[in-house]
Amino acid sequence: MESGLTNGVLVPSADDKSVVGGGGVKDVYGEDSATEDQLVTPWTVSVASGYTLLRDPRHNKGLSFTEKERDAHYLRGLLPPSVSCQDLQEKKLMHNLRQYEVPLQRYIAMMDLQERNERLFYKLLIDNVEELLPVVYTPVVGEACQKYGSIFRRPQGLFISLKEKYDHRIHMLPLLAKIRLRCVYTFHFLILGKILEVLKNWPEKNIQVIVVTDGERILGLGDLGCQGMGIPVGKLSLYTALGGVRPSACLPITIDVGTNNEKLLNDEFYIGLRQKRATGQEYAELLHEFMCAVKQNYGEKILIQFEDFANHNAFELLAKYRTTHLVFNDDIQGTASVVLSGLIAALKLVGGTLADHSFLFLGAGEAGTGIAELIALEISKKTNIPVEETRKKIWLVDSKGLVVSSRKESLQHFKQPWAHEHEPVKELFDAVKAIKPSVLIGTSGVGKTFTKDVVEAMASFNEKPVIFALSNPTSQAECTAEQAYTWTQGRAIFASGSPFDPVEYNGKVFVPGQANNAYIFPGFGLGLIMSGTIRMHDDMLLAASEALACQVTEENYAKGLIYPPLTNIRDISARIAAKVAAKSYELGLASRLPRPRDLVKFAESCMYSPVYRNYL
Ligand SMILES: NC(=O)C1=CN([C@@H]2O[C@H](COP(=O)(O)OP(=O)(O)OC[C@H]3O[C@@H](n4cnc5c(N)ncnc54)[C@H](OP(=O)(O)O)[C@@H]3O)[C@@H](O)[C@H]2O)C=CC1
Ligand SMILES: CC(=O)C(=O)O
Ligand SMILES: [Mg+2]
Repeated sequence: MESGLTNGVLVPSADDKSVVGGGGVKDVYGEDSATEDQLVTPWTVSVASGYTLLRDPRHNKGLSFTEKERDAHYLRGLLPPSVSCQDLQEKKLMHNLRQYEVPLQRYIAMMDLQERNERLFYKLLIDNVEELLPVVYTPVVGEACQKYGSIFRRPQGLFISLKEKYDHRIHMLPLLAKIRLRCVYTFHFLILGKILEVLKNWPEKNIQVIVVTDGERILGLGDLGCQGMGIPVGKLSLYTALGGVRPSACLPITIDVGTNNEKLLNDEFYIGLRQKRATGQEYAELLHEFMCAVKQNYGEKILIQFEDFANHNAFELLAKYRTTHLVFNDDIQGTASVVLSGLIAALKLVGGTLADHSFLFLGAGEAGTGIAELIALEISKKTNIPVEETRKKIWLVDSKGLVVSSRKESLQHFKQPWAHEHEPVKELFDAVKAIKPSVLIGTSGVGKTFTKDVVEAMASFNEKPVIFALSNPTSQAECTAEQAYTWTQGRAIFASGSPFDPVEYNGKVFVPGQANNAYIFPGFGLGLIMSGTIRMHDDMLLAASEALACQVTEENYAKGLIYPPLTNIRDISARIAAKVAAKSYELGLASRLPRPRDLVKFAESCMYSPVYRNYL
């Protein structure tokens, strides 16, 4: 029962007072549309009514359809007589969620809700962010990805596999013979595959942000192949809940090039291609076809966020596409920005400037070298010392030991700037004793690697050692909050990638911060989108770090917190968005003109509100 113009079209009422929490620039769908370039003409709108309406998650309100709406939209008898408000629905669902003892059951219940009633899903997530973030995001999303095949119900994003790749064995030869072309790999040939068609199969057209993974490095859990889809889905739900980007503008994508995970290849419930990962030219061609098709379909300003690619592809993809596309690697750049922010804030507690500190990382991959580079850049900007010099106070340990100059020849390119003069050191503990860092950062993906010896050594030469255990999910954290506080007698400034509960030590309660890129990417992305930014610049990451660090209050510091509470995340995101957009305008990279005068207010006005609309 689809309705057209004459049959129960859902149009939100003009005097809809229910819109709260920013938002309010509405289009005919009842969506916040301030970030859209063009509004859809009203007469093209056709929305379901009756039974189909109840199955349409974007518009379904369940028992909250009023008597009048039930009459107007053919819902009589399809619902029980009771009418409840959205707040009561939220109360009931939170009560139900809390009954589940198994975290994965909560995840499944949340995904079911998202597929049933999108606005209610986001209302729950926004109003209960501290309780529900660990469910839809790390740590539970990690387990969900591991079991994604078993719990798979309905697709929540696009799957693009090698099957959709342009196959030049089939297409290219006759074509080449016909037009006698020698040049094979041109842009035009590569976009003749099916990826563009696949993108067109997605029901939403006005996409503003894509989060894409190839599933090879899912959190610290390794290669989960096609089942990595939980990550783009989770990240995009945060784009909406934390950053206010409307859900219809978000597109999760998983690129399936196979998996090297034997367990999954032998799992009868595995949902991806059953083959080893494609690499080299085959991989590069698929990715190139994807990148070209995305730009062709959505235009220059589509934001593409790379997520959880393995480092041997991640750095190359970012370098290759940063000049032609609006790309952002969350693991390299978003993580760098959130950690730099935590360090800037931590200076209030530990004293000195960033340049006065020395840094040691366990893990020299995307997160480790990404953070290291942004710290070096920030110190360089603040001191006018060249970045080649500022890098010298930053040291990294990888699986083979301290990154030092004698290893330079065999190091991957992203580690080479960090290969300082030093004798080889194999173990982290020995590296800590040799370098005596004031800041220790874990980005190894390996749990329990900050042992008692390591943490005690940090406490022996620092009054307030800064210790970040960033690896996700919780099982991979380098140490727990309790260990960090106990082994340093309550002196550590601690933050972790996945959340830990507050810890009581010697009668004092310590609240660990969550150093997770979720603080940055939603506001960062909103800033890019609302300003119509066409290319990313590292100065925008620095602007985001400072915007976040500014939000930490004296009250937060008193509890040992170096990040503001997540309960205020939408306000925080609006401020991050404003600073990122301001930097973009300053650098001449913003295309939305004229520049709005008050960027914070503008950011707030762009934010999606999950409150129900009246359809009368
Ligand atoms: N909190 C947050 O916001 C974020 C957290 N992360 C987390 O960080 C972790 C790493 O991610 P990412 O940097 O992308 O991964 P990478 O695979 O790029 O890097 C991992 C690094 O850790 C090193 N390593 C692995 N095992 C050991 C070991 N036993 N001892 C010392 N070093 C080791 C690797 O060494 P080698 O190079 O020799 O193989 C590599 O340098 C993940 O758990 C991820 O979830 C990532 C992004 C954001
Ligand atoms: C948080 C994140 O992006 C990661 O662990 O990969
Ligand atoms: Mg990630």
